[in-house]
Amino acid sequence: MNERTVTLNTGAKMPIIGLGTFLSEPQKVYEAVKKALKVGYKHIDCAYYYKNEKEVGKGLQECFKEGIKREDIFITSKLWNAFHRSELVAKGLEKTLEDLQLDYVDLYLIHWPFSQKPGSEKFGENLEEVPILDTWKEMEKLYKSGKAKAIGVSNFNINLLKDFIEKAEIKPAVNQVELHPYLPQQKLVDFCHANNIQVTAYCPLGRASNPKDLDDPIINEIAKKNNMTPAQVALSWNVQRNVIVIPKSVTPSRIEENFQIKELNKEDIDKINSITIRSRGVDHLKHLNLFPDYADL
Ligand SMILES: NC(=O)C1=CN([C@@H]2O[C@H](COP(=O)(O)OP(=O)(O)OC[C@H]3O[C@@H](n4cnc5c(N)ncnc54)[C@H](OP(=O)(O)O)[C@@H]3O)[C@@H](O)[C@H]2O)C=CC1
Ligand SMILES: O=C1CO[C@H](CO)[C@@H](O)[C@@H]1O
Repeated sequence: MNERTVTLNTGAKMPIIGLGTFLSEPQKVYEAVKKALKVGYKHIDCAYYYKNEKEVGKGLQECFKEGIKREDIFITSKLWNAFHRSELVAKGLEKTLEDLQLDYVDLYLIHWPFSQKPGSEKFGENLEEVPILDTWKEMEKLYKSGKAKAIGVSNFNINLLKDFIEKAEIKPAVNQVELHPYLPQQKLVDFCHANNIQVTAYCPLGRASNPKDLDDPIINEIAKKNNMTPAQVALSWNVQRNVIVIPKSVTPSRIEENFQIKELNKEDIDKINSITIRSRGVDHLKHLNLFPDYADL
C-alpha cells in the first residue's frame, strides 16, 4: 500500500505517504529525512513556518549524492502567511528553494487562508487583509514558471474552496487539512475529490487532539487483531479513502513503522467509521475569529 500514488490535476503522481516535519528539531529532521528516504518514502512535507527547511535540504542533498534521484522524490512546501502580498509570494518560494537547495518544489500550498503583516513569524500576530485570490494569482505564476510543479491550498473549507474553484484560472491540486479518525471531515474530503482536488491529512496520528485517536479502544482492537500498531491503523484508514498521509516522526523505528501500512477489511473500516468521538487539535481559526463557518473547516 505504501507504493500507492494519487494523480494530481497536473497529471503528476503524488506518493500517498510522506514524512511530516513540523516540530522536528533541525538536527533530528536531517537524520529523519535520510532514514525516511532509505526505507522507501518518496515524499516529504515541509514549510517555511517549521524553521527547519535548511536541515531538510541537507538531508535531501546527501541522499541525492548517494544516488536517489530528485525526480523520484515529491517535495511539498507552503507559503507562510506573512508572504501573501503580491510582491512577496515569489520571495516566499525563493527562500524555501534556497533552504531546501532545490530548483523546484513538486507542490506549493498557501498554508492558511489569511494573511499576516510582512515579517510576522508567530502564528496569528499582525493580521492584515490581502485578497486571497491576489495571492493565488502569484501562485499561478509560480506554477507557470515551473518552480512549483503543482499548487494548492491548506486549511480551506468547502465555502472557501467553492469561491476558488469558480474564480481561479488554475484550480488547486491539493487541499491539506487536519484528518484522523476523530476528525474524518468526510464531507470536505468528498467535496474535494468530486472537484478533482486531492486531499492530504495533516495530524494523521491525531498529534494535537484530545482525547487521542491512538488510545481509542476500537483502533487498538483492530490493531491487535491485524498485528498492526494503532498508528498503522489510523494511517491505513485514511489511505483507503484515497487521502494522502504525512505522519511526522523523528524516531527511526516509527518512521519505518508508519511506512509499513496494510489493507484493512471492510468490517474494520466500517468500525472506524462508526466512531463518534470528535476532536480538532489545530483550532487556531476559532480563536482568531476569522471565519464564522470555521466548524466546517
Ligand atoms: N498545513 C498545516 O496547517 C499543517 C500541516 N502539518 C503537517 O502534517 C505533518 C503531520 O502532522 P503532525 O502535526 O506532525 O502530527 P502527527 O499526527 O503526524 O503526529 C506526530 C506525533 O506523533 C508521534 N508519532 C509518530 N509516529 C508514531 C507512531 N508510530 N506511534 C506513536 N506516535 C507516533 C511523533 O513523535 P516522534 O517524532 O517523537 O516519533 C509526533 O509526536 C506535520 O509534521 C506537518 O508536516 C501539521 C499541522 C498543520
Ligand atoms: O503547519 C502547521 C503545524 O501545526 C501547527 C499547529 O500545531 C499549525 O499552526 C501550522 O499550520
